[in-house]
Amino acid sequence: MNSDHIQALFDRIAPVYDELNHGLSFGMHRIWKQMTVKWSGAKPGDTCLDLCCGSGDLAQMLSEKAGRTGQVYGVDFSAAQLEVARDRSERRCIKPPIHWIQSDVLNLPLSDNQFDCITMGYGLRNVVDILSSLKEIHRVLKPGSKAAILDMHRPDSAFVRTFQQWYLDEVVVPAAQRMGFTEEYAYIAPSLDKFPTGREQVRLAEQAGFTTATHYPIAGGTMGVLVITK
Ligand SMILES: C/C(=C\Cc1cc(O)c2ccccc2c1O)CCC[C@H](C)CCC[C@H](C)CCCC(C)C
Ligand SMILES: C[S@@+](CC[C@H](N)C(=O)[O-])C[C@H]1O[C@@H](n2cnc3c(N)ncnc32)[C@H](O)[C@@H]1O
Repeated sequence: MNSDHIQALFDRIAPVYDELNHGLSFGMHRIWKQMTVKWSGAKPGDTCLDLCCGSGDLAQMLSEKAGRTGQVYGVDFSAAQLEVARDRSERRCIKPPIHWIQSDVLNLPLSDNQFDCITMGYGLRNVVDILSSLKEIHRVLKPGSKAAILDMHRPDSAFVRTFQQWYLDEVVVPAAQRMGFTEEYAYIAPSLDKFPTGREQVRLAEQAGFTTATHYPIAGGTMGVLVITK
């Protein structure tokens, strides 16, 4: 799938995205996102960036950490996802307001060395060029600061892998089918097969110029967080 197809896919599923994520992960996606925010090192007063922000969960969690003296930016190329993110944050009266930017994360309209911390949730697997994405994160991050990148993975354990594939085929795709989004959710499994392993992601991060890179498998290896320091 090219970038336009990915953008159109996330535009289409925007109305059901939050409900499906919550139901299919039994609410656990919020725990994995909280771990990601913690590992990004976000603290009061920080200027924070959430890439591939979608409906804005991670950006909202960052704003709780950054507080009134901090600033949070959320970037996504899907206008429909950003609309959900903007509505949700306005309804919650988040202060100061989050800056929502519609852009490709491979070409950010942001300055070099601007951010104290960066998060990305379920975005890296969907970008068309992972190394370029990591280089762009490196460019906008301040020296010494961290990015934490959460995504779904194929687990090492054959047993958990079989369970994951069963869950995708028998629970995720049928649930999406009932809402008219079969192909959109059937895309997850092949995207997992193409996604670099944690060890490969560490090597790519080093190639992008990061001084430290560690990958933490979570949820039995079905999820993982890459933590990188500029
Ligand atoms: C956070 C979730 C999904 C994000 C998501 C990512 C994508 O790339 C998509 C692409 C296309 C359409 C939709 C998405 C998308 O929603 C929700 C997680 C749902 C998972 C399928 C839940 C998997 C649960 C594990 C099998 C649980 C195993 C835990 C256990 C400890 C072994
Ligand atoms: C699976 S959603 C994740 C949303 C949110 N981070 C979350 O954790 O719920 C992936 C998001 O990445 C966005 N995305 C994918 N590739 C992108 C790119 N190259 N530039 C900007 N956004 C992108 C999609 O529009 C979509 O909203």
